[in-house]
Amino acid sequence: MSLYHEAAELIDTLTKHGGSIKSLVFGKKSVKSDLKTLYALTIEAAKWSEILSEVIENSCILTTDKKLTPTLALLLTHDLLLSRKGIALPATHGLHTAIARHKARLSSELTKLRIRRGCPTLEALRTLVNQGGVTSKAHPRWVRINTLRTDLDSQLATTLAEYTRTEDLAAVAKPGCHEKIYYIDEHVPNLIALPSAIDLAKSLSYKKGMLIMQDKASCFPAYLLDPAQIDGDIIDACAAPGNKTTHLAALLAGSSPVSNISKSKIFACERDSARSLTLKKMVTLAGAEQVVKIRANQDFLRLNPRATEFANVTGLLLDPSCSGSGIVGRDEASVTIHLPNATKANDTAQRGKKRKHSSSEPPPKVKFEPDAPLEDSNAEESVPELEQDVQKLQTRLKSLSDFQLRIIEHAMSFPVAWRITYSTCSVYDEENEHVVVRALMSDVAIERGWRVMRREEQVDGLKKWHIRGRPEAVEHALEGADVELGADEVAEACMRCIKGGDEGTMGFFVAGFVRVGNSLGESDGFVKGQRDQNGTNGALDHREEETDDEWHGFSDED
Ligand SMILES: C[S@@+](CC[C@H](N)C(=O)[O-])C[C@H]1O[C@@H](n2cnc3c(N)ncnc32)[C@H](O)[C@@H]1O
Repeated sequence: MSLYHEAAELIDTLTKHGGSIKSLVFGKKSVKSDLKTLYALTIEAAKWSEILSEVIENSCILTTDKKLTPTLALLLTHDLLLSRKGIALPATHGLHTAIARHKARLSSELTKLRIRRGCPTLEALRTLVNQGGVTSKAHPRWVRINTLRTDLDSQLATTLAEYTRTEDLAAVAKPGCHEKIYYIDEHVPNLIALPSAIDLAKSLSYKKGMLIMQDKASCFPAYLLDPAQIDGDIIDACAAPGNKTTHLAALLAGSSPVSNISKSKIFACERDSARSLTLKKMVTLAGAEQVVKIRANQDFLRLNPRATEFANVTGLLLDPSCSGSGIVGRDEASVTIHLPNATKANDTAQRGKKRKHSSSEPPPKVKFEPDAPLEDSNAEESVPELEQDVQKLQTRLKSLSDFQLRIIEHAMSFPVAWRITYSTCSVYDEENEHVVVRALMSDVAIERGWRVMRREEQVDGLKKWHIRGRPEAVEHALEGADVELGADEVAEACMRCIKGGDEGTMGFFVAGFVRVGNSLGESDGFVKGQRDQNGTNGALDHREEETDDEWHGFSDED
């Protein structure tokens, strides 16, 4: 398989499921290409993808040349126009000839685009690309309506009275959009999106805790736990600053006022003292203090699952510390990838032509210089550091994922718990599908009958969510394991959100676990291990003897 086919496979995985280019490249086992070259090509093509997609669409080569897929066209155009070394294939190779015969058209479209963007030289365009200044998409501002204090209709009639509803999420995600428009989310109830330039932080509703700024992806865990349905108390294990805690409280209250929900409690644990103060403030502002019992400075791993006060804990929300690689704006090698549309002759070129005749909008004053191929020095310079970087990253991910696994295992040991959600704002398989599989294979999961919450068992809005986990990542975690797990079913049960993708979310991962013998029904052998499913181990027996709140079984050194 050629370098371009291997890179195309990676890009197709990334556009479908998200993830990190670095971990996908270096985590791949059967790669023929040199890893550093494959990484450099993929990351550079991804960075240039918005520009190159426009160039490819405007040159219409995909409508005339059926040999090229959109992904191959992106990669080959990158090397043809931007790489000092050109196409890394013999001139007679089919892919080489397929792209090289369009060189004049592609170069001309790149020049036109560069001028449209006001860049006098390719170097100037390159600087713009490296600074991330070419994007045609902004991250929407997601606002959760806090139903403990207000409701959607009241907010639409007051705070958003001058706003118009749009059915098009892309309209609110346009950079620089100041239009007073809002979009009502189709997956999570009581969630709206506004253009990012609109800041409601000064509004009275925000100051009174009626509106909470919370990314759509970050609303998935509490919604997936479905607290009103699990009939019992809940633990939010890693709670500060409290977005998911207050969301849980709102969902628990449902449509009734908070004073009516006396039956269930939410224990919110936070290990860090400064963050515990933020949590307290947020819970009070959101009007959730009656239902949320804050455990400030509390390490969740030191809670005794057998303590009397947790005897009625049926659900746990786990949102532990992670690499944060999915957070928008964080410097991580997961760039948004744009693929050219094979059927669309982009209208940008047409708009560009019209602009020439428009008296109100003069063309940008640019100095014309002939296009020369750009040196892909950026990629090459970073290569010597890459291995070290990757090693450091892998050590960090190992330590984070071990900690995340311990959080899940501890949650699985609460005696009457039967539903758990696990989430991260990470793009890495190691913290996501791998942790889920390791948790499913753990002693405590097998002994107590935990399995994944399947897609069809999830709340309606999330059943509909189309970006699911990565089957390859599940298979990778299962290699050499002495259990049978349906990789596709586990992947289908997991959900991913793609950082900077069309859905306007941060990079995020969430999965649910349920326990056999609960209201969802009996076990069907998602895990068919060799181990005795009825046995208990010493650790669990020991835990049964403990009675006080403080449990000393694990400690968290991370
Ligand atoms: C990703 S943040 C949680 C965000 C929060 N769920 C929200 O939605 O606002 C992780 C939090 O867990 C806390 N944490 C980490 N390890 C913990 C532990 N062992 N016990 C309790 N809290 C922990 C961290 O201090 C941090 O505040």
